[in-house]
Amino acid sequence: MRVVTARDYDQMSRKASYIVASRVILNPKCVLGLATGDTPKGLYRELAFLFRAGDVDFSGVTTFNLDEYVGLAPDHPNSYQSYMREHFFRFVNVSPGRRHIPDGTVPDLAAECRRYEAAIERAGGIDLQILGLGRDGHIGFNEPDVKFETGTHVVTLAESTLEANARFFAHAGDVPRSAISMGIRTIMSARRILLLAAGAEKAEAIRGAVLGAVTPDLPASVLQLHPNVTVIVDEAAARTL
Ligand SMILES: N[C@@H]1[C@@H](O)[C@H](O)[C@@H](COP(=O)(O)O)O[C@@H]1O
Repeated sequence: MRVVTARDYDQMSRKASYIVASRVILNPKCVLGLATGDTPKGLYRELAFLFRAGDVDFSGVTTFNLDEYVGLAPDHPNSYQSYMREHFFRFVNVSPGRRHIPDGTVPDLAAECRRYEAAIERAGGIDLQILGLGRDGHIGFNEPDVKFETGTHVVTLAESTLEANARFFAHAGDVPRSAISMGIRTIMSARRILLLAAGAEKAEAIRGAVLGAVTPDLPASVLQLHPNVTVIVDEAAARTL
């Protein structure tokens, strides 16, 4: 694991954007794994900036998002489809046919999980997976107690995640209680991983992820077993390292 410290959130976002942009420059047909939440918004903003400057071209890139809520239609304002449109896709030229996000509205969710795994495999696997970090150490929606060997699956969200994500919804009770998420096996199959964390409320989880024992109790700790992980943390999140 390489740990890079940034002064603050904006610098973390810029450093991350250079890493992602360099992958796309070196391999214009690369496959990116994308994350949602507040953390990667700055990264997407910086990538849009590099795109506008003509420094990076996403026309050949394929993307797979980590997760999606069960039951939210793609045009629901809180769906990760909407998030990706609002924060990234409307600013850059990723071809609509090459954007992938699990569909949490289909009746057969297990079949959707299998379809998603197969699509990642058909695309040749993920070159660079971007990850945020839950306060409880979750990655994607892989909550504590996850089985490391699972692929894309349906997850029940932890109470702490429901509380943390309530800020995005009009009413706390509106947060869907389940989601489709890439599993730890899917994430660990990516050739490179870029984990971002900013703010004091991530410091404990970052400490566990980087220095703690590898345990399903803190899902991000599994990243210690991956051969190519870069962690970018701002000073507040790096406080306990
Ligand atoms: N499924 C997402 C995760 O992918 C994200 O990393 C986490 C942290 O979010 P934030 O970046 O807003 O702190 O929230 C959600 O649970």
